[in-house]
Amino acid sequence: MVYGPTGSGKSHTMFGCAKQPGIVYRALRDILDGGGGCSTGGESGEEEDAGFGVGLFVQVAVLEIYNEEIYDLLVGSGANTKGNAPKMTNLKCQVRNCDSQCEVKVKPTVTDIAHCCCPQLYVSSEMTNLKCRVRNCDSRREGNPTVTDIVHCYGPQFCVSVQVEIITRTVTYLKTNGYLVRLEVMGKKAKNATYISGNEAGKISREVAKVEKRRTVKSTLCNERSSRSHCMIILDVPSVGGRLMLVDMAGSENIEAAGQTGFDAKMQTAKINQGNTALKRVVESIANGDSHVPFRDSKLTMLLQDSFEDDKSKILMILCASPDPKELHKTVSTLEYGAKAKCIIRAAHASTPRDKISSEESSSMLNSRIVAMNQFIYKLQKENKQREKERNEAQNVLRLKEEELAQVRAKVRLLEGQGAAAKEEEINSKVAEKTKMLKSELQMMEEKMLRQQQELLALKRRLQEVELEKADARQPAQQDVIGGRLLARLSEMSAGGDQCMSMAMSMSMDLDAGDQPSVLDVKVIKEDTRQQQGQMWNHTSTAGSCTTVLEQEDVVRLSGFPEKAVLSTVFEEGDEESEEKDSGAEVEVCKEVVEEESYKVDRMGQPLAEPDRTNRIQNIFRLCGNYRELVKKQNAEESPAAKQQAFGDENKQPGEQQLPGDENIQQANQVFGDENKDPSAAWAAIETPMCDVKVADSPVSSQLSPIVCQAVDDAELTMPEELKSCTTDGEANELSKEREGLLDVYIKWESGSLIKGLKLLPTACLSDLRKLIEAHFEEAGSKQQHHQFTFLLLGDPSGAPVSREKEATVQISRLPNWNNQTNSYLACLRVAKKPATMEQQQLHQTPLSPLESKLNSLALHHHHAAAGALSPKVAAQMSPSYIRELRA
Ligand SMILES: Nc1ncnc2c1ncn2[C@@H]1O[C@H](COP(=O)(O)OP(=O)(O)OP(=O)(O)O)[C@@H](O)[C@H]1O
Repeated sequence: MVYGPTGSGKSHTMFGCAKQPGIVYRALRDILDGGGGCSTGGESGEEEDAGFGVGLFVQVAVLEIYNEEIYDLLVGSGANTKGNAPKMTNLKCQVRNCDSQCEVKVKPTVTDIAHCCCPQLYVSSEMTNLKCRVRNCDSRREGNPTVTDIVHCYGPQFCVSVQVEIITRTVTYLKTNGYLVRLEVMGKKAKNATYISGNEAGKISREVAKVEKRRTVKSTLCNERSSRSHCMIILDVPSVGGRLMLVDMAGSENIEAAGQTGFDAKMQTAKINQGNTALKRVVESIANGDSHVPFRDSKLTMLLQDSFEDDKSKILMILCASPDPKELHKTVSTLEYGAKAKCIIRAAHASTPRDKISSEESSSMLNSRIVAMNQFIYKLQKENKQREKERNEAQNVLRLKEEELAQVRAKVRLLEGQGAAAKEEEINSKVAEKTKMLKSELQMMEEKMLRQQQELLALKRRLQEVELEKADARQPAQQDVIGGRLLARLSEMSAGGDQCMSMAMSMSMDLDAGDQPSVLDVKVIKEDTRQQQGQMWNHTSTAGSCTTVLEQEDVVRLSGFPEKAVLSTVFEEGDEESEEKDSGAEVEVCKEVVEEESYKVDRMGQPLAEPDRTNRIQNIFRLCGNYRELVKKQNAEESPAAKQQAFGDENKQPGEQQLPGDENIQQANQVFGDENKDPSAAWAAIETPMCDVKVADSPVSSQLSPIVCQAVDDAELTMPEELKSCTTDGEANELSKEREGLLDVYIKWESGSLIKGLKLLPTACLSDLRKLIEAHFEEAGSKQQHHQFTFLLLGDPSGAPVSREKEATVQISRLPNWNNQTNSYLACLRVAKKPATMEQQQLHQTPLSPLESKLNSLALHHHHAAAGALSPKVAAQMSPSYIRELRA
């Protein structure tokens, strides 16, 4: 038998080709003529038969096991067969798959064929375009199919025409060309199998070649002409009682690999594999010495049972393998199967009685078996040793690999450990460095906070001292103004928490500790107003630098701050110069940031721009301004003469206010004698050191200067003689009545100089007040055109200027109180524009004309003008005498 996967060459080995006859024909030749020649038989002519001699008489049967059914290929082949063929007996109905077998003895009728074959395939003349079902080819038959067409498309085993003609043709064909007959297995042989007999090898070979072509084949992906059945050629030599069974097995195949689709194809593959598997189990069972050998699992093994069981028989298994490397696994499987088959040791022929076997035969038989088994055992031991050796070598290699792997792992762990340690050290060093840096920053912050707290405590103590001093001075009004603001400032700082305090203090500390960390003392520099009239604000208090305008420096220590807190004022000359270049721009004031500008007027009447202060200096003013006010207040109290001289009469000529002795006071008189002069020069001139603290001048503090307040109070108490002379007793009474319920409004420049004190109705607004002030300016001098001003709403938190449009909507009651007096208000004016021409500047130099010299002549005219300019509500309630008094 030949065994192997599909396409490995089993059929080729068995039957060969024209040039290379297969085992079948070689066996026939060897048996019949002793090996004199070789031919495939079928295609050869008589010339080829010449090589075949005439020898033993043989009987040849050709069987096909297809779908686990045994068919006799000789029946209907046209060969000169003998035996029971051709018989339709046992023709199983293939249509209904029933067991009723047509009792067609010798000549089957059409009915028999129709019954046993496929009536539904009777397609009459409509067989046009029928696809070949036998060879699964695309060849189609058109028109009325012939029997050949039917056989071609449906195979000879099927009758496919329902028409009588076709059936007749089919029957005729079957009778002529033969038809397949299914055989049953009886015992260990096929029952009623036909055979061809003879002693001529060539003739028999040709018959076998014809029959071989009747095998069921099919084109698959693995083999173009794949056998779908097992083929058995049985040669019986009756003369010697021998038998040669040549088996061409169908190749085991994979359904998907073979591309088998459809139920029939899959069934074919399943049946093929079933026969191969059954044969394999039989071989294994025999090799294993099993008590039961499954011969009956397939028709193939049933027919081969004698060959396996008869100890006189010999089995030669030819393993076919494909040279294709892709089929290597199949080749290995085939070889394993062959190795298993080699282990088969057949027992003594059962049919031979043991008692009939002579002892010598038995002994030789046993010896041969022992030798065979010894050889087999030796071979197994040899293979076992070889495998054990290979296993030991593999184990050694494995052990070496494991050792290498362990070493590599150890190295990896070592590297990982070193890397981790190095990384940890690096992280620790970084953490330590960062911690150290943070600690140093924390320490600096704590020191800074401590300094700020000490500064705050010192300010509070200083405030208490100031309050006590003011209480002693019995001036509650001024005390309220100054102390209240300072107290409010400090309370605000305290209430604002650490954050606000820190912000406020940091503004000063930025200058002190930040910009001048090494300076511990306070340097107070008084401005030289005598020599630098035009730079009165250009006084500078710095620790590290001094400007040329410095006249003297007093270095004192701030009370309560033995080592800290330098409060300094820095005015930059460059800023001042640049500000002076900015002509004509209306200056806006933002009180929140204490951003203010003050216009100074020099002796030539030239308005000078206030230096633009940086924010931090302004913030210092916020902190220090009240100290400045305290100093001024104290100076005013200590120098009543100077105060009186300074504010005695604003309309007097500067030369009339001079007092001998004190140069500062003289300078102040010069300044306050002219209301257009900046009084801050006077503040600086008359101030005296307050305790051990002297703070630089501040325009903010000057706005609320207590000295100015006092001066106004004093001025209010004394009515000018000129006014008294202008009023009669009746008018005086009328005035006294009207003055009751009126509000006192004190008018002053933003720079600090007092202008006038007026009385207005509570319903009066800033526009009314403007008219009166403008009337006053007109009376003071028609050439004072530069007195364009805007009201500063100091009572408002913003302190912003009030536009002309809104003046009519702002009542004077919104103005801040004057010295905390309920019916007294302060109107602060800001110069709106500078004189544009030199002519106007010269006009400013002209001293003011005394009011009293023009009151009589202009009273009536101004009354009408002022009354007409006043708001109707105010004008209606004011008598002419009152208006005259206001003008005065
Ligand atoms: N030794 C060989 N020399 C030349 N051609 C060969 C040889 N063996 C096989 N063939 C060719 O290989 C093809 C398949 O061979 P074959 O049909 O005998 O395989 P198989 O094992 O019988 O397959 P299956 O089991 O499907 O029938 C055929 O065309 C055949 O001619």
